[in-house]
Amino acid sequence: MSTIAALVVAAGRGRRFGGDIPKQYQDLAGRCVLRHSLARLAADPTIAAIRVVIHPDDIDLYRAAAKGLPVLEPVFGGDTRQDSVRLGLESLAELAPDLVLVHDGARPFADSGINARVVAALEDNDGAIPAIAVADTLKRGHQGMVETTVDRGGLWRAQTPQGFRYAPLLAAHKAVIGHELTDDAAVAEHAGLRVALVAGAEDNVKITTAEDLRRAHARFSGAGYATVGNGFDVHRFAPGTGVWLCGVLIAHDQGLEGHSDADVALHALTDAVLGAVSAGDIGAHFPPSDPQWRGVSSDRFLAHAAALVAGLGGKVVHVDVTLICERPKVGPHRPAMRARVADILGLPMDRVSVKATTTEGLGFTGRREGIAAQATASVWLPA
Ligand SMILES: Nc1ccn([C@@H]2O[C@H](COP(=O)(O)OP(=O)(O)OP(=O)(O)O)[C@@H](O)[C@H]2O)c(=O)n1
Ligand SMILES: C[C@](O)(CO)[C@H](O)COP(=O)(O)O
Repeated sequence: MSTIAALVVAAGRGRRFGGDIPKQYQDLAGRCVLRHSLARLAADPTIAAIRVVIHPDDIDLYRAAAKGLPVLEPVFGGDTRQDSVRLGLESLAELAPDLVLVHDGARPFADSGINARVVAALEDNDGAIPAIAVADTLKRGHQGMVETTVDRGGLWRAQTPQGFRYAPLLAAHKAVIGHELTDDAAVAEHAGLRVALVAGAEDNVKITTAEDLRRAHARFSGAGYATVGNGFDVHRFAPGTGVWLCGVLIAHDQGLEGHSDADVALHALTDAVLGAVSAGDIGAHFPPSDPQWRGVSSDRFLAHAAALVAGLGGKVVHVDVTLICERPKVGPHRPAMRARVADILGLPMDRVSVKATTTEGLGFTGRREGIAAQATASVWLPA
């Protein structure tokens, strides 16, 4: 399976926008434009790494924008977008991803559907870009007067993220240093690479002017909507003296087997939160094959899922988890378990439900071979 890295360019000065803060750090419904862009990429489980190209003057603004999100250390850009992309691509050489999605940090509304369409088109092409067919009649003007009408047939408005096979795009960029190319498809064309067009989205706008930001704010003025996700997990018993459940260590005559701390309840809750925002599952974000997650506390997984929701401008409003096991008894530990989950999610405790049941001796739980957990998460998202 191809490794995919996202390269987000956010080193511009926003001259057409004006103002004292570059447009990618302007507030948009309580989070800056760049945070919206990064949070959407972070919620896409197919993206293995995210790197942002920033201006050195913006490092503090960037740290605030990226706080809590799973992104690599940033790199500094150049005088043009083209320079910034090339510098960003060069910084990914050690990671050497198979594919790279180059995305404008000033495009806060690209969704994982666009990413998926771009990546799918890379099966048979060197590059792929989201685009919208031109529907208006186009004019060439001069000094406020129409000079001529431009045939709009076959014309498209290019968007980002633009996807490419990493190595050919890096080589193409190195070959056009000094040119003034405004997107990466133009760079790829210079190298004779095949670039496919895939469906973009009208709302995948680039914040260029102050008016663009005003219109973007309007998207959040409407009511949001509720979503529900569900999760399920099982861990088998293993030799030990206790089990982690909902972030609480419960003394028991056995432990649970797992790559992390095997907290089956937090795993089910993590999947429920990820499911509520269609962000894949816990395995996609924390591959059990990755040694960095060996033995870690599973509260990190649930906190990561909650951070993705927050980055989308949403919030987890209620969770409910049911533990399915004969032993240990959950009841005595329920208050501590609810409090711990509430703490991880930043919720009042009355928004956290922890239940338990047996299977009357039936099945693997009845035979005390392991513990199962199922969970639901209710999430509010802005329209
Ligand atoms: N030297 C540059 C110029 C642009 N960009 C990024 O490329 C994206 C698209 O560029 P654009 O909308 O033109 O941003 P600015 O260059 O900041 O805008 P302007 O041309 O109005 O100054 C933005 O996310 C911008 O931050 C960049 O990383 N490095
Ligand atoms: C990359 C891009 O967003 C595709 O439409 C566009 O070319 C960026 O142009 P800008 O002048 O750097 O905003």
